[in-house]
Amino acid sequence: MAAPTPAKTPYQVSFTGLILASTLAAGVASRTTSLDTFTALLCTYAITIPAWILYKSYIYPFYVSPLRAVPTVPGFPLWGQFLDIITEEVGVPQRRWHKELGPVVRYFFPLGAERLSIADDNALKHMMVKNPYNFPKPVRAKKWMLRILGEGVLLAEGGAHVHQRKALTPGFSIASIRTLAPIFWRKAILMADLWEQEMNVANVKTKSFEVLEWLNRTTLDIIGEAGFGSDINSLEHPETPLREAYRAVFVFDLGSRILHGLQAFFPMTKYLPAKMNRDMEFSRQIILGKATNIIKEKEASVNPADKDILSLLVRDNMKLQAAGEKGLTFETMRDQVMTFLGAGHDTTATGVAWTLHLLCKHQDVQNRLREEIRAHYPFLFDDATRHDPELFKKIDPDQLPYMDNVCRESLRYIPPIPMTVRQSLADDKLGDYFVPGGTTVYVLANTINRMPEYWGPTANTFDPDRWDHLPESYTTNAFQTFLQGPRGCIGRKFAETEMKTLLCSLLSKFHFERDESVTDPEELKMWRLVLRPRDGVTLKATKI
Ligand code: HEM
Repeated sequence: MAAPTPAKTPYQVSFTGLILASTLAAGVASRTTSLDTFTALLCTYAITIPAWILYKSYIYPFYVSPLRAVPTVPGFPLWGQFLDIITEEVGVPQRRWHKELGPVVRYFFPLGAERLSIADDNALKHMMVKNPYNFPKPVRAKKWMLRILGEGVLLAEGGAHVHQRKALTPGFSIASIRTLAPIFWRKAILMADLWEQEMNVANVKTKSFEVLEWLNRTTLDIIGEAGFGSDINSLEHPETPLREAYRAVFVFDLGSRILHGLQAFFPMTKYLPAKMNRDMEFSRQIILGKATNIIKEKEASVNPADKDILSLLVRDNMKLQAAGEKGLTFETMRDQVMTFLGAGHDTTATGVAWTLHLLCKHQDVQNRLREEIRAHYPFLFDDATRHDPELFKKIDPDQLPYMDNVCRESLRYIPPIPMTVRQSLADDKLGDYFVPGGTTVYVLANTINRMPEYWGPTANTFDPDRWDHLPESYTTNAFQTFLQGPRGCIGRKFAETEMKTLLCSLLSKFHFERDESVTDPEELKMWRLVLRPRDGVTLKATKI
């Protein structure tokens, strides 16, 4: 379905419009004066292009724009705040700007391109909960994601989104996640077993592991089995093509990063014979192929006993179609599989990796959390009982209050998805400000999650206990890790249960410390959809 087109912000002149008008004017000039066509063109461009730049980057933002009432970051809009944005961690400059200017701020990308960052409670509620369909994702921001994630529920808009979200919601209910929990346990225990095997082979009790890659494989296997009933088994076969495909998507070399940025503005650059384009195409083909096979197999043999999310969806869809209703097409189902594969593994893996890193830095928190796990589930600490599937059925990691605090705090402190971007379709109001259709608006979890205005003076400290005594100023919108409202993360409960299960399995088997031979991963945060450490998270694990 074609994405709805946002209204253009008023009194803007596009570059194409300018060139067309200037060329026309040059044509008229060359016929009515003694100037030849080339000189007429040159003279016209020499006047109109600088005039256009002046208008775009000075007159429009300060004297014409309907957004000029919004508190604006000081600086010259010709280049705007772009340098701060590309050189600092995503969301960090905005923390400063909100502190100085308030909860709604305007800043600029080059050539006076206006951007809003909103952290105002009412504005967030309006945009995310009350009127989310007036704020779809901008088409340019979706371009590269579409290649890897398909047009599933994450990237669908308007009516298509409502329809898909309704069809998917039962698969993510608390009851549904409970039935999937044994899969989480099996994979979480397997990951710890594989580490132990590596230690036994090397005859050591302490070993360094790059945990992000391990966690990515574990969560990929979990989403494969819990989501689609498909055993990907990248834990035991790290070279499996699907894992290779996601590894290639997140390559961080400089060339790929530049091209990735360029593609948002110049989509044709996706055809350049560059490494990133080759990687993306290679990954897309593998992910698309896997998703197609999964759907074909599922549709061919849907079993009423299967509990995975896709089986629920396929069965419901068949019922709908049998009753003469529209249901979801094959392509839409395939794109959901692509979406869940992508959105559902890297995010949680990154969240757990950052949590383990924070537990290394805060040994007191690690020890306290381990003792809570021991008190509730002592059998996890005993090799003779640790693998008993009957015992897993009794576990509900939601019953561990400190675990809940640690996970929430880690996800607040370093949100795996640090920001999202939207573009208003029609005129609207955010907080106290009028916002014309076509305005680009950012919601930065990595800013809002750390604002003292919501969290108090310790906003920048990792403190799981804060969740037991939240300040008066806290609101649900202060925590944007999963966003809020109808476009918030549908997999939140899935992710939280998965995170807790992984932590129970790992902390009952190993003690973790920072590997001081590697740079602190917090100093190497990189953003490409997910806020991850550039070189992963290497930690020292010691058998308990
Ligand atoms: C810690 C782990 C996770 C985090 C931090 C996270 C965060 C988010 C965020 C911020 C969004 C909104 C993105 C946007 O609109 O720009 C989102 C959407 C979504 N997430 Fe998650 N997510 C996590 C895990 C998962 C898992 C495990 C699944 C699936 C099993 C999942 C599936 C989705 C889907 C399908 C959407 C699109 C929802 C919609 O637009 O209706 N996520 N997630």
